[in-house]
Amino acid sequence: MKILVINSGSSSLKYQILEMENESCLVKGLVERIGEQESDIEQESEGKEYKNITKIKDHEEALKKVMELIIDPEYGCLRELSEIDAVGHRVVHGGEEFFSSVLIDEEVIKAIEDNADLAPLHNPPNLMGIRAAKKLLPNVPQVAVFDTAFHHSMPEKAYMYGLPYELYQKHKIRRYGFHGTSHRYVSKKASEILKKDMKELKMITAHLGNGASLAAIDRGKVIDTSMGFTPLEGLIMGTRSGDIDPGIVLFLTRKGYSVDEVDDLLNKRSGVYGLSEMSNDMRDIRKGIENGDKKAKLAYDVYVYRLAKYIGSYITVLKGLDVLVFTAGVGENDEHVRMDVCDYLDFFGVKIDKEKNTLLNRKNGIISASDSDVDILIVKTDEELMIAQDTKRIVEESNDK
Ligand SMILES: Nc1ncnc2c1ncn2[C@@H]1O[C@H](COP(=O)(O)OP(=O)(O)O)[C@@H](O)[C@H]1O
Ligand SMILES: CC(=O)OP(=O)(O)O
Ligand SMILES: [Mg+2]
Repeated sequence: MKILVINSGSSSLKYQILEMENESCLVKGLVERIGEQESDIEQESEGKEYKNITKIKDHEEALKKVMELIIDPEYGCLRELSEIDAVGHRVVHGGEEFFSSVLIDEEVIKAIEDNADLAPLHNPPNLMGIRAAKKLLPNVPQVAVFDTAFHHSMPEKAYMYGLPYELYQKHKIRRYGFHGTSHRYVSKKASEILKKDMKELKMITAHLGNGASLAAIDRGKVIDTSMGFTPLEGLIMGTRSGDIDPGIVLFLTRKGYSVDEVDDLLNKRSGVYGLSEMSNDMRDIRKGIENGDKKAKLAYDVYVYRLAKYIGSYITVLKGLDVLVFTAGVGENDEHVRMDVCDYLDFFGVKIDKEKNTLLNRKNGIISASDSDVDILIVKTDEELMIAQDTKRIVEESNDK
């Protein structure tokens, strides 16, 4: 079975085709800056690389271009589009409706539309991707895989905010959590690497990409996560502030900032980028620190401190910890972040092996010291594979009915 996986962001479309016989990736690509004068297209398939800059007006045009590239005789991986058996879509916000991945029909599309209010940056482009794919591959089954679904097991006491109850009833204001597909994938993979049953483990997974979140997973079920009603809460991220005093928002609006300005400030101009006044990218921050840049050092210190503080609080709610997993861009590649976070956690018996931490950088593996009470792992996330696995399962189940 060949599955096309689509992850459409506000101005980008990432895609992969996976051959599910051996779960190999046949093609992988990215269209960026959709809607601007010049859009970038990149595709890689078995060593053949395609790169181009051209104007792509919307997601439908982007997907059309992708379909052409997939069957391109020189750069593609398929002879005909009819070889695609199913399409899996990343959908960021599933609201309270979706506990797991589903086959997309009109009702599901309507529910995703209804949740667009809750994730205005993410759900509309996800819908555009779904609509474009339905139009271009009308007879192919499509599956939605939600970022929020894995967090559905959270208890009320973790997902309710200290706000008037009627806001939950009226506007569904509560913690939802995101990156669930990644937390689900790496927690499963970690238990496989450890050869331990997930049902016996208290685990914290740290997805540290450009967006970043933690999940506290008690015997396979999420009991808390750091992103909330939106993907803005929690950790310090590349450009997002994470937790702040909500009073700051009030203060700024009273000072004359518009709602859109505050939105832009907190989502795009804060976090590591805002503090360092330099970059959202940890590689640049590292260079800055090495060159003696004080703001780069400050951004790094605030990032690591917040992360350590959250892990400490999750050890409390889990009432212990067996496994700590680092994943995504920073988690997989930045040995300093892993070292410095674990340094704060010594009291809890979290002891990293410095050499393994360096040696296993960018690889899957166990990096804790032999006398550590907690297994510390690097696990490379693969949201696309998880989406493809769900899609395969759901399409096969629906065929059996
Ligand atoms: N070699 C590296 N060392 C340190 N940080 C890295 C490295 N490579 C990537 N990163 C970090 O990972 C981030 C991207 O993470 P990723 O998980 O790909 O993000 P997203 O999926 O949210 O776009 C970059 O912004 C950068 O901070
Ligand atoms: C939900 C979310 O924050 O996703 P990303 O990290 O891809 O922006
Ligand atoms: Mg990501």
